[in-house]
Amino acid sequence: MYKVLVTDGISQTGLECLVNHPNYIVERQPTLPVEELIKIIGEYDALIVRSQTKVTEELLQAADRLKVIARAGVGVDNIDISAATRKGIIVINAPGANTIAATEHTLAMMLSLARKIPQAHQKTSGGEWDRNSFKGVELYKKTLGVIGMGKIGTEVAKRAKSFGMNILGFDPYLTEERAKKLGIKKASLDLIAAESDFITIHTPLTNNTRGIINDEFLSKTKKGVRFVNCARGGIIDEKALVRAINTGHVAGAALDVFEKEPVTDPELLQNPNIIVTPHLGASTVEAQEKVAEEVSKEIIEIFEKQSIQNAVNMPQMSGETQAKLQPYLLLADQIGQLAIQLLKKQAPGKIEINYYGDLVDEDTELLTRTLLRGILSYHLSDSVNLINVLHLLKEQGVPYNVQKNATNKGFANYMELAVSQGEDTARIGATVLNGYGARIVKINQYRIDVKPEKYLLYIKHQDVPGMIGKVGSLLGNFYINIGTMQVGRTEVGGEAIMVLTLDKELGTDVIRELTLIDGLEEAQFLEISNVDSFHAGPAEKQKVETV
Ligand SMILES: NC(=O)C1=CN([C@@H]2O[C@H](COP(=O)(O)OP(=O)(O)OC[C@H]3O[C@@H](n4cnc5c(N)ncnc54)[C@H](O)[C@@H]3O)[C@@H](O)[C@H]2O)C=CC1
Ligand SMILES: O=C(O)CCC(=O)C(=O)O
Repeated sequence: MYKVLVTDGISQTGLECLVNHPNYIVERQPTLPVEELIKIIGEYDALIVRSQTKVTEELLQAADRLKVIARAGVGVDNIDISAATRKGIIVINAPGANTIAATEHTLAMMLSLARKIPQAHQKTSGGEWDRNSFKGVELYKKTLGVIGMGKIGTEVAKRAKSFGMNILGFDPYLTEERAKKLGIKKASLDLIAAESDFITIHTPLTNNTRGIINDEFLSKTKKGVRFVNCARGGIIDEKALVRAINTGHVAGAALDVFEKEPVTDPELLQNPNIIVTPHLGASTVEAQEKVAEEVSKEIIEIFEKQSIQNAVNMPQMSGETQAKLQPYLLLADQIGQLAIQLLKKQAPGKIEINYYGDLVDEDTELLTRTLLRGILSYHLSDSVNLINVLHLLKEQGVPYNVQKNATNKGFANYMELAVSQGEDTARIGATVLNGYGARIVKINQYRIDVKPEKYLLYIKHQDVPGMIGKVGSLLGNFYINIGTMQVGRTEVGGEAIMVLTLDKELGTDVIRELTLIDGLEEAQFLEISNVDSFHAGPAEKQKVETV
């Protein structure tokens, strides 16, 4: 059974698939301060939060069982992603599930700002019939600058067009072609400042976007411009905004998000030209059900099928691509494990990965992580997973290099891994043969053809008659059955290798006897875990059995 902790008032309907699943115990708590959460987090395998719960490094240190943190929403700025990644915890979110809610809230805020609806409501409901103080402006024929043309920015732009607005969009990923298709103009920030009557923000809060609306930007805007921020507090410098409103240069602002939440700053809250909502962008029945349902389903996928779709700290790929890569992923894991054993179990000093043929066209990031995890798992066991493997390599100071090559090396697909420490290098080449499955086709400089199996014996010997017989009969004496045997050499009478698949483990006594055979230079027992099953999921699911 997996225990899931749900905080922050997540929709109960959206959680139904988790609650009704026999493998999950779902427990709800209100939003708790970190100190309270620390006391209980150690019991849980998954945590579902909205934006109020702060998932800090300190909290994660106490989260011994935690495999997944799910943000029922888009922004993950309340979660310490780096700390989660270092701990190998998957962070997922629900991108897109609250897009419509945030879009409609943005338009509601823009219209409310233009027509001073909150101010008029307050006065009217207080008993005053004031028809003079609330003359507004129309959106029709006005210019709207949209900063951040992602999911929400795009939907806002589409709807604002129906009001007859001219749209200027700024986003590093906005192409001329997409802008044309949307019927908007691709603009620079300066153009947005110079021409917009309304400016709405739809970017995440990053080092690049923090304070993007500051004194300097405001000084370039048209007099009477109005701002809407339903994205993240901090993108607009609140002090600069208040200054510009107080001088009359900026006509007003509609804010759903704040530098500090809950907002208490009277300069914002009591300003007659600023309207505010308490971070309500995603607060619709529909959006809350959708975000909760999306992350619940994703948690089940992760624990039951080891399939990760919306991880913030993992490469993204479609289910189709994941399925296509599955046989290579298994092989990548296996050759990673073999390479480190062939390097005489030393820690790697340098890693080189080369992809050829069909693999060149694939998104190989997951494949690379899998290979690297295969290598590191030998020493780090289940503390390494696909989430933290790059961080751990960096921490260990092990450089890795990935190359995609146009040539095909004689196979439709081929990957080659070289793991080095000082003068020693272990090199393994592998392919997936159409209809025949995975094959290891190269060990160091030798060509071979070995189907990866759990128990392998690698022998380096002189290429002289009788070696195969001697090795075979010695193993027979120890009642060890040989599954397959492959030999490889680079020249007649030189050095050669033998790779045998075995039905059971070899003890050190057998290895010792083998090395006494005349002409046999080296014998090494190798073991691969995950031969029959492969999981790309959390660490506990992929225990590596070390030799
Ligand atoms: N108020 C609320 O309750 C809600 C707020 N949000 C927030 O709205 C924001 C947008 O969400 P989505 O559209 O779903 O995200 P998204 O990821 O689809 O779009 C964000 C866009 O911002 C662009 N961007 C990043 N840096 C930029 C920069 N320096 N200048 C211009 N564009 C930049 C990106 O290229 C991307 O296209 C996020 O911050 C999200 O957390 C989302 C839902 C509800
Ligand atoms: O969960 C919420 O209400 C906040 C939504 C939000 O800000 C987001 O999804 O980024």
